[in-house]
Amino acid sequence: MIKLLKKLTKKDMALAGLAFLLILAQVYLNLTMPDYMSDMTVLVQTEGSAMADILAAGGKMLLCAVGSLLTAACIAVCAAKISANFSANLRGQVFNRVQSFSMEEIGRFSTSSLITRSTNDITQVQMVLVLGLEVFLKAPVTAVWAICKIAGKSWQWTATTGIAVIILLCIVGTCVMVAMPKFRKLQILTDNINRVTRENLTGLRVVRAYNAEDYQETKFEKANDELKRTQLFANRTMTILMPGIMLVMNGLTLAVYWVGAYLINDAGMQDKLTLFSDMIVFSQYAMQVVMAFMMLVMIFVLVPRASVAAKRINEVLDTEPAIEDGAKTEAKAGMTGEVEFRHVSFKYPDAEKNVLEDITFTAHKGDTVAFIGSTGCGKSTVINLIPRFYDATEGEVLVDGMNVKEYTQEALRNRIGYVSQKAILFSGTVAGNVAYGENGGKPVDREDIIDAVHTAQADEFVEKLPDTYDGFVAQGGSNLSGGQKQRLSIARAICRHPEIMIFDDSFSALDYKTDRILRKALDEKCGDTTRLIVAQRIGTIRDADKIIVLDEGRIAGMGTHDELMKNCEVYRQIAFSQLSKEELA
Ligand SMILES: Nc1ncnc2c1ncn2[C@@H]1O[C@H](COP(=O)(O)OP(=O)(O)OP(=O)(O)O)[C@@H](O)[C@H]1O
Repeated sequence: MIKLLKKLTKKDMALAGLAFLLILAQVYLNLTMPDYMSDMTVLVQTEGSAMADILAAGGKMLLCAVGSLLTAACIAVCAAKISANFSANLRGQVFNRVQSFSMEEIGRFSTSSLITRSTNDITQVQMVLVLGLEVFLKAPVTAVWAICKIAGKSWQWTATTGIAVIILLCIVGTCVMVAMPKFRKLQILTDNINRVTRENLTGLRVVRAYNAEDYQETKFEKANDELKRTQLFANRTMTILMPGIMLVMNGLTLAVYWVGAYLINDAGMQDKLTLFSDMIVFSQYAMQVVMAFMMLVMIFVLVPRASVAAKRINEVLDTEPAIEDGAKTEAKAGMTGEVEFRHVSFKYPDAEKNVLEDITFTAHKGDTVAFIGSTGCGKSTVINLIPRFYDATEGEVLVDGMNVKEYTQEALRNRIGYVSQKAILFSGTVAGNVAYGENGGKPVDREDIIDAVHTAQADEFVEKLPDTYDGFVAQGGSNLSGGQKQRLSIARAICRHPEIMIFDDSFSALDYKTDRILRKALDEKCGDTTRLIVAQRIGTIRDADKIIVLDEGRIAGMGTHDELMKNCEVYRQIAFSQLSKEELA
């Protein structure tokens, strides 16, 4: 928590300083009120006192109360401003850090946990900050100031207040100790419910198609019930607090009057009035002391949960991305569009064995290199090493003659147009999606967008949309078909004018005719671009300059279609399973 608070900006620290001054003023005003009360008590009890004097004392007391109210409002404004700024900055930092994470860190934290950490956890810390700023500063000042004021009036009263404070601290300490582990668990369970809800919503169609509502409901109920039970336990423990505090406060008032009654009884006639007024003032001050501790207690209700939340936020902020940025932006002189794998092996984090073993190949400028093989043989993994979604465990991946690790990630990815296996679109317009991102070159214009959409064979449906290129795309492209989404994501890659294009099974949702026309258009428009294509269909890759056949993470064959038909059994099996002998002839 303290570590996070160090992230407060100078401006916020200055505001906190101002809030502290205002708190001093407020405490002064609060603690001055009992003095006027004492004056009034003495005046009322003294024969012959003037009404004007009583009214004057009452008026001053009223002014103090109004002043206290105004300073409290100003303090609340400062606290709200500081906490809102702080949480906005923190959210920004967490977002930026998550952006820099590689797939490894994202997998380690899990998406749902990262969402809870950047929203719910930050809100917990913000809540403590907004109250804590006031209370953490105000409570000790009030307590110390009030104790100084009452000290020396009567040791019996001081001892009574001291005992009340000790009882209060014992109650608070016990509650916090019992509830703390539950608060820790609460955050994990919030992650869990987030995950179940997310999974249910993203897989809603499958859930409905398989009549799995009951199964999902049971899963949700289990997560929900566990969260409820933990919350109930933690909150029940904390509910003991308030009655406990009220008991101590009221008990203290009674005790002060009780002790006062003995003191007044034993005093001489002359001292009785002074003692009586002291007793009233003392009970007010004692109340301020207990109130100060009570404010601290209220914070203690929030602190355990917030400190767990702060720890989780720090975990994200302290995690260094496994992928370190290189320094170079320029490739080797004269080289462009070349991709080379040198004896590359790869193991996923936490996996037991390598997914890729000794992969070596080169794709030259303008080449079409295709990867084929059974599902799970490592095709996507190979191409994910090029934009550095992961780093090779052994061997080297080179782009334009230089190890991908040497480039800045921005420079490396500027060279690449990547089309993922699952078409990802963002809410906005067609044009916005096609012109997505930056490529380090000149900004994309309307012509580029139209060109790319035409090449990707997406014009056929885009131009029929009511707003054509400004047509609306829903979140995740949910208002488009699978094939339309794929074509728009291909258009997005084309629009970048990259040196290297990577298609991760990106033609699978296209019909054979569109697939063929699209590849032809790519040949014409992007002839100079190196194309790496992962495909399941022989038809898609048959004309490739080089086909790499993968089998259980190893290269089982490499060559053109004809060469592989002659000398690669794995390829032949795939080919015969898809096409007839006549088609292959
Ligand atoms: N993030 C991951 N963590 C651990 N293992 C993974 C991860 N992603 C993939 N794998 C494993 O790596 C292997 C290769 O996966 P990959 O996605 O590269 O296969 P693929 O050939 O592209 O399959 P498909 O054709 O079905 O898309 C699989 O056995 C898979 O279980």
